[in-house]
Amino acid sequence: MSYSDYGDNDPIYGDDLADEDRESRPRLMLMGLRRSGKSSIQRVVFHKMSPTETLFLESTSKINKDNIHSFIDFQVWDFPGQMDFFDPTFDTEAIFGEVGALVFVIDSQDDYMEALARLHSTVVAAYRVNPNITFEVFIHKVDGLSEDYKIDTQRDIQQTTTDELADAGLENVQLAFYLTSIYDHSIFEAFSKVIQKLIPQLPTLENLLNILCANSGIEKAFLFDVISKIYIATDSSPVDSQSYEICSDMIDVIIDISSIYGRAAIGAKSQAYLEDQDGQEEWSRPDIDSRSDDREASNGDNHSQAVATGSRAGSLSNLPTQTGGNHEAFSVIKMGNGTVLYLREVNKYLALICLLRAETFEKQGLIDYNVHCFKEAMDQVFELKRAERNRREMEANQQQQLNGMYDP
Ligand SMILES: Nc1nc2c(ncn2[C@@H]2O[C@H](COP(=O)(O)OP(=O)(O)OP(=O)(O)O)[C@@H](O)[C@H]2O)c(=O)[nH]1
Repeated sequence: MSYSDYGDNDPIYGDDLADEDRESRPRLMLMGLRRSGKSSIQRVVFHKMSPTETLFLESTSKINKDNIHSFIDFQVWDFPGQMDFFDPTFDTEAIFGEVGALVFVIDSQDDYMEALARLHSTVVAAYRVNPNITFEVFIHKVDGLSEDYKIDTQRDIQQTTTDELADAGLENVQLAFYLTSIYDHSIFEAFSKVIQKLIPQLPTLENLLNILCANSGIEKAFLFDVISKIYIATDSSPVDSQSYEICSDMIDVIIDISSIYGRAAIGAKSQAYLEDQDGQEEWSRPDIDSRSDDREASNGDNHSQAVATGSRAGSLSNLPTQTGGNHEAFSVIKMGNGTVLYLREVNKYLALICLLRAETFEKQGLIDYNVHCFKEAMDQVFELKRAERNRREMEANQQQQLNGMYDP
């Protein structure tokens, strides 16, 4: 299942606005030397390919454009490794002119000197055309490296790149560096940070999450894009990878349960208890309480589709919207260490996942109410965006009419 399977019916912008969005959607480019792992990253993050399947990917021979229909619509362009910017047929103006983010992938298991030279020439060429691009460097395939070696490699790559750019008079170019691998959560976490920079409403979303956490005793809250497991915003307390990983795993658990038990399970309250014994995490008693109001309508096509296309194909998203759009799916997981994971669907793309103490969760009514207010505030943020678009459209139409007036 690809992102494109989300369909075009955008719950936030509405159909028209979603279409309009698509024309101006941000572009994200994946560049780097051959076999550095660009296509693998794109397939694993956006198409749910399992990492081992990427071993059989063929080399990319032309630019592969992937339209991602999600909370924000954007395009991912996967470039062939052998692309030559100095080739006269390579139109740098057209390619870099509208880019939001440029992700440069470096294979850390290989000798990376050639990759650094290519990174330098790419940044110089792209920055000259479009100084607003954000440059993101993925030091990739770190699964094969020891912890010490990872840190040393990152330091070396970072130092060499910034020194060379400074020598070229480009000391103001901002580059962010990430250690990534498709074999763990690091690639999703890195992509989350890249995508967040493309979301204009990010400060507002962060602020809303801060208010929610402060008023509900929540320790950490993530707003997840359900299918990609990219988090598009979090509150401003520091993100530790473990919190991200456990929240991201919760999405898998809920989707897998929904594939087994069908829509009733996902439209309803589900509870599971995670026992942590001898350092071993183990799922026990996944007790699905199927008391959803839309249970009657819940045994339809979606379930069979989810089962037919594999467990990963199920999503929180399209289920409740099919039954009146009440977006009420939620789930609670209590862990042996006294932490509670609380998931609530925000709309067909997004889910809010919070980490909190079991004592705090005793006031579940308060938390439910605050989350409800949070969802309403989110709707308002995007309603404002829609109003602003309408206003701009109306002004443009008026201007067009004025331009067409007869001037004697
Ligand atoms: N160990 C490890 N291998 C990876 C990782 N990511 C990708 N690979 C492997 O790297 C190889 C090349 O990956 P591709 O995605 O085809 O590389 P590419 O950059 O798209 O290559 P071109 O299309 O030739 O430009 C594949 O065998 C992948 O399985 C990773 O995180 N860790």
